[in-house]
Amino acid sequence: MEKRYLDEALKLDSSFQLLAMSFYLPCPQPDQAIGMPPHRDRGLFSFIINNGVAGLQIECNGEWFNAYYPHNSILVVVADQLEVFSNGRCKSVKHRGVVNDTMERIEIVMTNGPVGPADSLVVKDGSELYRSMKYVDYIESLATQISDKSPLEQMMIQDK
Ligand SMILES: O=C(O)CCC(=O)C(=O)O
Ligand SMILES: [Fe+2]
Repeated sequence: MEKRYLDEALKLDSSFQLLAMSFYLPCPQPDQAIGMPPHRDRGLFSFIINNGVAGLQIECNGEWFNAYYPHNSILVVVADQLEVFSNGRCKSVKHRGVVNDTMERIEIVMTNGPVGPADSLVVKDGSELYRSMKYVDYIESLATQISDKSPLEQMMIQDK
């Protein structure tokens, strides 16, 4: 892929961006409470910072692992639209947020979209594994979701 292909293909200077902040109160029995339930983020990448209190967990092969990243660093998480753009090469990461027994947790996520598979990868692979979709339609499909499939699964082209 050409240098700056991603910027240009995704029009990153004018694409949709979402900033979300979560605030978790301390919980004396953290194993009994859910902070943020398991999910995959909807954008391309998620850039995550926190207030120095860990609590992000990542799923790998059915097991949950703590994601330790130093305070004042930014954790970059692969989200749904990067899986689509990379035509399945990068997998959207399932993760969740847990609460802390003594300290408040603040966590800020910035995410962006939208997209379909990169043309050059579709040519290389011979087929696209995901439909292209406007981000607004993707977000609307979340709101009106009636099937058991996740929005990402709904973008997958099954017969390929
Ligand atoms: O609390 C966390 O660290 C996870 C939050 C999260 O995954 C999100 O806001 O999308
Ligand atoms: Fe998330």
